[in-house]
Amino acid sequence: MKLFAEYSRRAPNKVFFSILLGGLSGICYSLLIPLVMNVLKQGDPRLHTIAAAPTRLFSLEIANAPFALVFTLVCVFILVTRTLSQVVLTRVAIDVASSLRTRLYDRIAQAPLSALEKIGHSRLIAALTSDVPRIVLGARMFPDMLINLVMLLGMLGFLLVLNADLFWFVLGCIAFGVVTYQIPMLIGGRYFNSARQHFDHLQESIQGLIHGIKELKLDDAKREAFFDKVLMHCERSVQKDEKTGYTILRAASNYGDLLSFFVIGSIVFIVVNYRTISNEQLIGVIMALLYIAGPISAILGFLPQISISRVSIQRVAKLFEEIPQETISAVQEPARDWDSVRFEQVSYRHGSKDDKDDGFRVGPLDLEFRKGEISFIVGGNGSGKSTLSKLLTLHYRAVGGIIRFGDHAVSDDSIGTYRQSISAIYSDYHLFDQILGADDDQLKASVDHYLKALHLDRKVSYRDGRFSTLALSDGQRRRMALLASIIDDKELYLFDEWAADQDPTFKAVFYHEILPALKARGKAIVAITHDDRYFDVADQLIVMEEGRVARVERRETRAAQELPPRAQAFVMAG
Ligand SMILES: Nc1ncnc2c1ncn2[C@@H]1O[C@H](COP(=O)(O)OP(=O)(O)OP(=O)(O)O)[C@@H](O)[C@H]1O
Repeated sequence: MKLFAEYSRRAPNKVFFSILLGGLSGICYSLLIPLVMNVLKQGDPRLHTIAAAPTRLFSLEIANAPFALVFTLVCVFILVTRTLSQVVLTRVAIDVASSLRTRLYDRIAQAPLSALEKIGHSRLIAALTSDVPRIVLGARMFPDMLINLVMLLGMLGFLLVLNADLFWFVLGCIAFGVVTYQIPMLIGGRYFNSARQHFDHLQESIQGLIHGIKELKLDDAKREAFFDKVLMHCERSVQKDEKTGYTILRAASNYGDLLSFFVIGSIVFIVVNYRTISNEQLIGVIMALLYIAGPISAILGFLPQISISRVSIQRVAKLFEEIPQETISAVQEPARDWDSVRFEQVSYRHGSKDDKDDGFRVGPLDLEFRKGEISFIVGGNGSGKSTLSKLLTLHYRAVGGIIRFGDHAVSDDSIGTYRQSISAIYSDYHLFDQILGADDDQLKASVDHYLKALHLDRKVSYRDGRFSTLALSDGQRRRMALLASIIDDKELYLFDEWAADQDPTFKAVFYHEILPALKARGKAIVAITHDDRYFDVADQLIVMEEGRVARVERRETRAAQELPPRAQAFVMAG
């Protein structure tokens, strides 16, 4: 129903049109049997006349031509209205699916990074690829549901005209059927809910299989343990719950299918003993009930899908609730010039915004990152370097203290603006196959220049606004990320262990040419590194230990003129 409301909100005219056509189609459907019954009425003198004088159309003899014409027109009308109703609502369903996905994209794009890290990729992907199609599948059934409901009502009306006693009896049976049908539906729905929860874990395991295939291939015992205890465990849980859920729903659905026959049986064998019913009425009622069997079974057949859709709707709604929107103002302050980023008593806690929580705490930190300087952040694993880098790049919001860009404290009104002045290559960076957000005429020339400078020009070219390939070695991919970052030409650069997988030659290029070149261009450069051979390149060395700054070593800022000649290749403006 929620989704139907969404449909109505999005395209009220189309939904109304679809309902109208569906309703008309249902009315016509329910008229077909009375129409045929009327033609075949026993003792109708017209039958003799018709039999005596059939109308000829080409070489075909047609009995009761006016009725045949009406019958044909009604059939054509049903065909047209039903198709139109389905097509219109299916199109709206596709639009709603797209808008639902788009809302999720927006939510993801606007969510704080910490919330996304907590939710995990698997749930987000499962919602987008599995829940949204299920929701739409359920919603697409609305026109057919409507048509069948109207048919059911029409036929019940026909029954009322034929025999009021039988009408009430049939109505009671249908009410009983619908109520008893709900019990297995509820139980089945629980199993689908459980299967859907297991599906999130399955999705995680599938990612483990795909990303961990190299490790698994090297060790049979590990692979078997992973398959048995993780992947197949999830697979079996999904399978078990889905099988039970479908078994219950199919049984319920078949019970629904046979409901009409139970009613027919009860009328023919039992009710006739208590009520006076003419033969003609009995045949009419049986025909109507046989005809009703279709809509009833169709409606009951739709219910399992609608139940599955409901589970998916709940999952997506829960996800929407869990993805908070960043508390940043829609209208951001204009950018102001800054010459350094200062941390004043900045602290952050993983796990929760709540200070009582036991998550890993970073800070309080007092630091300064100046333009035209290279800062290295060093420290042991888990000392909080990456957390500090995400505070600096304004992805994590500090729970205490102030971050200033120049004299201006970062706030909800300015965080978006300052983010625009940052370029970062994190250790889990993503490489896009194109330079996004930069399509000036000079772009191709710049990309070609840096491809050459980064020794990538033999592997990759930039054509039609895309890189020719991303099938590169780890080190080459990082160089591609660096290329995109340099082209971005931002004011603050953050590199999280960028040089870790570069060969010794290119490590030297990075520390002795690229970083000094960026420095010469007046950028504030911050690099997380373990390469102690190159610590002398830094103007300040920040040593982290257990979430705190153990010490800061400053050295005299090196002048840009000391740049080695080859570094000039990286001084070219982006
Ligand atoms: N998303 C997260 N949720 C909860 N805790 C986290 C999260 N990210 C990091 N942590 C915790 O914060 C601590 C510091 O992690 P961080 O990644 O900042 O360290 P690091 O110094 O960059 O380590 P490494 O050198 O191994 O990359 C770790 O103990 C880790 O368990």
